[in-house]
Amino acid sequence: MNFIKDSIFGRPDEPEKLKKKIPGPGVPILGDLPTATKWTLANPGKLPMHRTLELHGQFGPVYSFGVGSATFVIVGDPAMFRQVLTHEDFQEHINLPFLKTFGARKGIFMADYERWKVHRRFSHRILRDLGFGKIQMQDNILREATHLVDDLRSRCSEPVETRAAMSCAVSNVINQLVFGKRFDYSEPEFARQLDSARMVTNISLTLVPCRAPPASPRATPSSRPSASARSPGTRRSLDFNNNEADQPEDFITAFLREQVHQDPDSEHYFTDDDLCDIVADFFVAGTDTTAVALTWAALLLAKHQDVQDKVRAELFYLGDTILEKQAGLHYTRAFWDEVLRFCMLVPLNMRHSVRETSVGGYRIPADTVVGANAYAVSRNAELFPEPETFRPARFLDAEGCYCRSPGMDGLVFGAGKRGCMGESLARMEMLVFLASLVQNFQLELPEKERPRFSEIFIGEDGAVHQPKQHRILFTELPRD
Ligand code: HEM
Repeated sequence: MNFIKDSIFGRPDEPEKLKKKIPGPGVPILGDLPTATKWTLANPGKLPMHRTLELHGQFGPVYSFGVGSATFVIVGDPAMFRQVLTHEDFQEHINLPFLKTFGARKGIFMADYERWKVHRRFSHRILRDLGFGKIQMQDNILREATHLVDDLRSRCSEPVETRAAMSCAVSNVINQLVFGKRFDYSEPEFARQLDSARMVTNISLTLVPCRAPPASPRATPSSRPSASARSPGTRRSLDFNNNEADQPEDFITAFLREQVHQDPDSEHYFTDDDLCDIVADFFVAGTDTTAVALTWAALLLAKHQDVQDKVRAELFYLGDTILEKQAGLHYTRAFWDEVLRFCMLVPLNMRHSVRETSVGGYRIPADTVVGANAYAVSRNAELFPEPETFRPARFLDAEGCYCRSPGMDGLVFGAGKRGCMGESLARMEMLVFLASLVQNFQLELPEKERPRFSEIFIGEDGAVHQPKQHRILFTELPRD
């Protein structure tokens, strides 16, 4: 057994090192707070993720620090990074006592193991039935891309805040899946929903539409117990005798169907709170991430006009056939890999040790938060020479064909059982929305923004690394 474990995860840990304390910054009792504050004051404009590189340089690939009663271990070596993502001992996301106090243990991302298992399996099945990640999803995305282009076209005369436009488009793809409808970009309720999605931490308390799920378009009076019989609110009755139950039209309806099949007298994982938290997870995990990826992409295209020309040359004449042709889009695929590596949307992937274990030869007690440092891997010069240079061609071979780098494994979407559930959808959206931008517009940085480029680019701290607020000029391309 040990032989198999060692051959997968490397040499057994050296017993002497296992006894050693993990090195790291900070002082007794106050932990890392004073050292982190000092660093922040000395490095204005830099982000905590930049500090992690300095700390790896100082303490090695594994370092540790305390904040309050919690201990954090950060792992920045590529092999150890993948070990944390894929090993059974780390198959929970961050699990801190204050999160439990706020009840943030339902849904998928933060759920306890048993609940997570049920929710992930159920959600996976329903999303697949709804066309998630499949070519049929393309229609939804293409339709939304048309709305995005119309919106940008109506504002061509002035620079546009890209992030807001991307959020509307991406969020509507999730709205279609979850609620079975899209919102007009100018609807006040939609603006409120987008604001809520940004308030990641108290998302399940504020995401209004999921506290009052909209009625299904096929809602009819029912002869059997209905969702409305057990849960108050604005919900109308749903007919659960319907033979089309195998083909849900949206996630909420599918969940409510499952809910009425549960025994009301025994504990189950299909409560209204579970529904709210799963839906919140889809919005938080699926909206900001993809919208920010597109915002970075637009910014980099505006900055690197030569790259924009090459992407446009590949995508311009493809029209709506983009997803069918994607295997042959060598430069575009290389471009996306480089955008995602360069910008590192989720710089630290926070996991949690479910039992005592070890990483890099150090003992990790049970219940330790372990951060798989994707940012450090993305800046590893052995995997990605000159890592601070934005160069899509690093993912092309001598013939100009796309070649995936093993360094990208798990880097952007995580890996293992807890890997991202939305990767295929996100990749589709990124490709289709990008194509709609370069097929219709020339993207440029307005004069006013040019001197700010490095400031915009350093970006802002948060669960998702995003560029500082900026505007881009979208000039409509002539149609021949
Ligand atoms: C560019 C876009 C996206 C990025 C960069 C991204 C990244 C990630 C990462 C790094 C994780 C943690 C994985 C791990 O721990 O190994 C994650 C988890 C997750 N993502 Fe995404 N994601 C994106 C889009 C989406 C979309 C569109 C959805 C759709 C609904 C989604 C749903 C989820 C869910 C539900 C989880 C939790 C999985 C679990 O705990 O089992 N993500 N994502």
